[in-house]
Amino acid sequence: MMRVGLTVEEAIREVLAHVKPVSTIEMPMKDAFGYTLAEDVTANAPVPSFDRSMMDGFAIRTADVQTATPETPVRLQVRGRIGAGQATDHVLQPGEAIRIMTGAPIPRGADGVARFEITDAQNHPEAEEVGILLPVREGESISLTGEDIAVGAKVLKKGTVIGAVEMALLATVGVAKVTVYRKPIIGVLSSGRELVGVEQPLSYGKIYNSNTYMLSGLISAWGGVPYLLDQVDDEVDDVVEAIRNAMPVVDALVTTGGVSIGDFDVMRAAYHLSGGWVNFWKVNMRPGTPFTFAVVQEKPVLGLSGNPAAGFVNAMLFVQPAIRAMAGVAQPETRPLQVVLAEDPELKVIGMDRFLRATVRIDQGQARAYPLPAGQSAGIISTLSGIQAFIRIPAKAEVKPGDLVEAYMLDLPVAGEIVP
Ligand SMILES: Nc1nc2c(c(=O)[nH]1)N[C@H]1C(S)=C(S)[C@@H](COP(=O)(O)OP(=O)(O)OC[C@H]3O[C@@H](n4cnc5c(N)ncnc54)[C@H](O)[C@@H]3O)O[C@H]1N2
Ligand code: MOO
Ligand SMILES: [Mg+2]
Repeated sequence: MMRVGLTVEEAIREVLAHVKPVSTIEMPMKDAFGYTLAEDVTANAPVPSFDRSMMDGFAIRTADVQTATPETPVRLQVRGRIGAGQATDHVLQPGEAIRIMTGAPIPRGADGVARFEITDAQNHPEAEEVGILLPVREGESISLTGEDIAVGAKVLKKGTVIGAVEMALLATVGVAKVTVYRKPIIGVLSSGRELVGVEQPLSYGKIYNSNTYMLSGLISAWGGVPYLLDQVDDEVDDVVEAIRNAMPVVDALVTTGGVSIGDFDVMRAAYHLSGGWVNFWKVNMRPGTPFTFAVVQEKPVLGLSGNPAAGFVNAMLFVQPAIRAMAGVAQPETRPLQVVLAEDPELKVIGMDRFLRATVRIDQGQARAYPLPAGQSAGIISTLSGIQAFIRIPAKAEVKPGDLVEAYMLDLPVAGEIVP
């Protein structure tokens, strides 16, 4: 049975209840940026795997240098020199030092490093003797084995998105191959007789199809692979044919347009005629009220409003967590920040949650949101560029400047590939 008129939270929950992670693949770690780990990663060895010097200087026995002062340096015999990647068999005896560089393993017998600045031999690489000018604490300038990562420690959890830092961590523990979820393939189908491809000239009454490209970017940024279908007229047979052809290829389908109550709003009928069922229609929000969620051939179909900004907000709230859940992300929900509403948006009361375009900046240590005074209409696309967030003005509560509101930040990364 199709439900009508869900809250935003109910709608998100319903969508997430009908998506599941896609299959997993093994791939070289170097190619895994933007994928999600399908297994925990543990360290097979400690990091660092040896005690190492943190400074350029001399490995010493700290007991030898406790009395050192600049006036009465302690003199030590230099028994060799090691840089990072080198090692020595020499076991340090009382009265001895080894010239050592940052990253090199601490020789046996040494328990501290006197950095060059407290010695008189910095610029004398061949010196056979060094004067230590100050005492050194035990363990000084030494990074101990396992200090960063203990052997057996869980380095990364299943469900973590692999970003730059995660790639560095995987490399640090010597992981060359990872098991990840493949990126879900998300079909994009824009409908409407008015739509014209960007290569074509416009005739009167027609507009360029922009939603397809907006969604292509959003899907890539959110960890999916967009599969761009040819736009279709809002003829139910054409839409059904396009959906039927797409479903075997995609993990989920996003459509735009045709979800309101106009004579040519055929999406709900098309979902049915494609062998699916409509789970819900309409969410208590604006823009994006007529958002529709269906299941066709056991795959999720998200029907976005045709108005570009309405479709954008629908995508941000529903497509984003759906893709992340399909991509295996442990916490797929989009989490807004709390920011201070800086100015009164002066809204009519309509009994719906509003999502407003806003700039967000830090003023006097507070993140403050300034709703755009114009260009909030669902059909306006130009004001989607250059904003930092959509802020949410709840239907129920009266919100005034100074109150905290939710801000859905739009820091979209740019990444990915497009299915040709
Ligand atoms: N009598 C009522 N009319 C409308 C209502 C209502 O409650 N009662 N709701 C309005 C709201 S709110 C929205 S949002 C829209 C939703 O429309 P649809 O999702 O059915 O979308 P379409 O009718 O196909 O198109 C709406 C609008 O968007 C333009 N559009 C469509 N696709 C694209 C595209 N790919 N690229 C760029 N622009 C696109 C289309 O030309 C229309 O101008 O319904 C209201 N009506
Ligand atoms: O809600 Mo419509 O979603 O205003 O644009
Ligand atoms: Mg319509």
